Amino acid sequence: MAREQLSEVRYGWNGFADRQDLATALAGEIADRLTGAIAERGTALLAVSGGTTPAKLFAVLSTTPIAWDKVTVTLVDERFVPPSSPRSNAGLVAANLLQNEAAAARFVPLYHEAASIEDAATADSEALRSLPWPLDVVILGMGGDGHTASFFPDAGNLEELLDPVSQRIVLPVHAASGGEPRLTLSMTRIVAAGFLALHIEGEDKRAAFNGAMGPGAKKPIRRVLEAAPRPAEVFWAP
Ligand SMILES: O=C1O[C@H](COP(=O)(O)O)[C@@H](O)[C@H](O)[C@H]1O
Repeated sequence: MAREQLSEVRYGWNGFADRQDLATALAGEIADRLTGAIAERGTALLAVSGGTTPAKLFAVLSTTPIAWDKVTVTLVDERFVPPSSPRSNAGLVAANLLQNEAAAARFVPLYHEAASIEDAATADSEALRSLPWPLDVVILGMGGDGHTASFFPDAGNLEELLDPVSQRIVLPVHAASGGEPRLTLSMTRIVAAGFLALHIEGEDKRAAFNGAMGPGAKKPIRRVLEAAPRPAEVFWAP
């Protein structure tokens, strides 16, 4: 076995018969974690992913009774597009999560108009420094190529993004496979979360996940799960 495959990857597998059941269960878990954090420290910090997968989860979560006025929501990652773009993760969150009961939450975006993605990442790191770290809950997604957050396998600065002792909060990403430039939370901030979940749907994603956990070059999702001090929970439905 190749040397790089020797480290352990620990995670829990939560499989559901359908996507609505998954959304209900994961929303319940998120609600319990956020409510626990509010009871402990008066506030809670949640980071969610974008893309195509989380809309159903967001809809359920938005109607879940939580002290939303004590919750800060931010993004795991963002495309460098304004919220009006159909590619915007902030737009997805505004339309699907920050509705109903969850409209009372405070949202901290990653996208701001800036001369460059590097400037935007620097401004974000400053703006996010005052949040009540660590994150209580992080919900990751995953692409078929094994990327999670905006940790794309072809990102020029992948090692910097995955640096386990990075002091950075938000980093810029240039990756041809990611389309437009990206902003992403650093891996250190993600894996320090009290509860780290990976939400994936479909047989193709299950196969991609199993492939990433198997032998061969380590995909970003595997590197993140290996770096997490607490085992992540994977939520999957066909
Ligand atoms: O580009 C992104 O992709 C991943 C996965 O998205 P999906 O459409 O396959 O669900 C997502 O987790 C990430 O936040 C997003 O920026």
